[in-house]
Amino acid sequence: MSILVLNCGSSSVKFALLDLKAGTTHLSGLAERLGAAEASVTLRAAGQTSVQPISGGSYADAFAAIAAALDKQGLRGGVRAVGHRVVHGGERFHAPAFINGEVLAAIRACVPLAPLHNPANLAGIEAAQAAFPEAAHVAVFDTAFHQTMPEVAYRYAVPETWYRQHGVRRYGFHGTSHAYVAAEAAQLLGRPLSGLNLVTAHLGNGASIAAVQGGRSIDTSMGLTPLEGLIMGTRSGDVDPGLHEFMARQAGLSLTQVTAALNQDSGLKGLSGGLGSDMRELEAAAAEGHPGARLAVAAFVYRLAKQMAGMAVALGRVDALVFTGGIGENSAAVRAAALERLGVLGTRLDPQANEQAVRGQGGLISAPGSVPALVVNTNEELAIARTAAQVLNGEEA
Ligand SMILES: Nc1ncnc2c1ncn2[C@@H]1O[C@H](COP(=O)(O)OP(=O)(O)O)[C@@H](O)[C@H]1O
Ligand SMILES: CC(=O)OP(=O)(O)O
Ligand SMILES: [Mg+2]
Repeated sequence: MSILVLNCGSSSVKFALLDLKAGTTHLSGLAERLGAAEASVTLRAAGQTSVQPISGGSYADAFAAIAAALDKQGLRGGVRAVGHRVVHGGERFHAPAFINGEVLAAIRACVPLAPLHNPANLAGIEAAQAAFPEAAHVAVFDTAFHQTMPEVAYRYAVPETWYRQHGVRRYGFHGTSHAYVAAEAAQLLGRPLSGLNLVTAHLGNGASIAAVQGGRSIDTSMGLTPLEGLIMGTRSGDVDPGLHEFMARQAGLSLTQVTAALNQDSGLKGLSGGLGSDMRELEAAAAEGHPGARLAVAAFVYRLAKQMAGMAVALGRVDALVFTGGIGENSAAVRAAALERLGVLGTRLDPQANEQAVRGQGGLISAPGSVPALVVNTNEELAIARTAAQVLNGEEA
């Protein structure tokens, strides 16, 4: 049985067709620059990569291109289920769900909470339902894993009616990844997940950390929206809530413009003076002495380490630190600089192991006898496929 996994972003669709029994990925790829004239789809199958333009450039056009690629390889008929990454499920979803009219309406109701992500997820679901009408469609929520947070962690100190009437609370995101790497870390450590207190750091374009106790999230750095917490590629992470009105008055900006700047022109991009949001490029520029790039990388690491240490308060005892995502898996320099600041948790870097832990080859990066730090390669597609399969088989996911 094959499961198609879709991760629909605001201008891209990441997809993968997995065979869970065989443990193989038949096809994976990325449709990007959707909505623009130069929209294209990159397909990877059997070790080959090809890039094709997408005429039209809408979600429906992207799905037509994906379906055509599956047809070409005789794979379309085998698609039993489609697992959709849905970023915001609010308080309603503690678990994945079969997508029906009512679930779609509930996802739509969460649009104000994730205005960048949920509309794209909905557009993707509708286009995928049209392209794969025979398949079961399952929504897997970023927020679901964090629904186990205690009230002290998820409530904001704001008027109670904001929470009761408008759902203003911390939800957390990247739950599929945090849950997956926590389980993988337990395997690597050779200890049962049920007895472990982990701090997991998912560092991609969006970035968040979680405190995972016995496989359950008890705190995380993202909040009502995926803007809170760490410094990210283009997102500010934590700022003073007084900033919005201040900048609105100072620069004559609307609230929408302030929020857009915090989402799209801040983070690494903002701190580097607009140089860019890509950690790899910033590390290269920092090595050449670019002051903005140096500041961006240093501030990213500082905020990361400070918030990871804060998770020790949630956990009481930290058994291991876990790094994942594009930056966590690939930047030995970010990991080293973060761990240097995290001696307070009893961890010490093994510099050689850290240099060796590159993508596809994670593992322990801490010195023997210290609190373990690990690199674990996340695989959100595999985790979503497994979850969709469990839902399909009527198992508790
Ligand atoms: N070798 C590397 N060194 C440093 N950063 C890297 C490296 N490879 C990828 N990255 C960074 O990973 C980030 C993207 O992470 P990824 O998890 O792929 O993103 P997304 O959240 O879009 O899935 C970018 O900042 C990129 O620069
Ligand atoms: C929720 C979130 O931040 O997702 P991403 O990292 O894919 O932007
Ligand atoms: Mg990501």
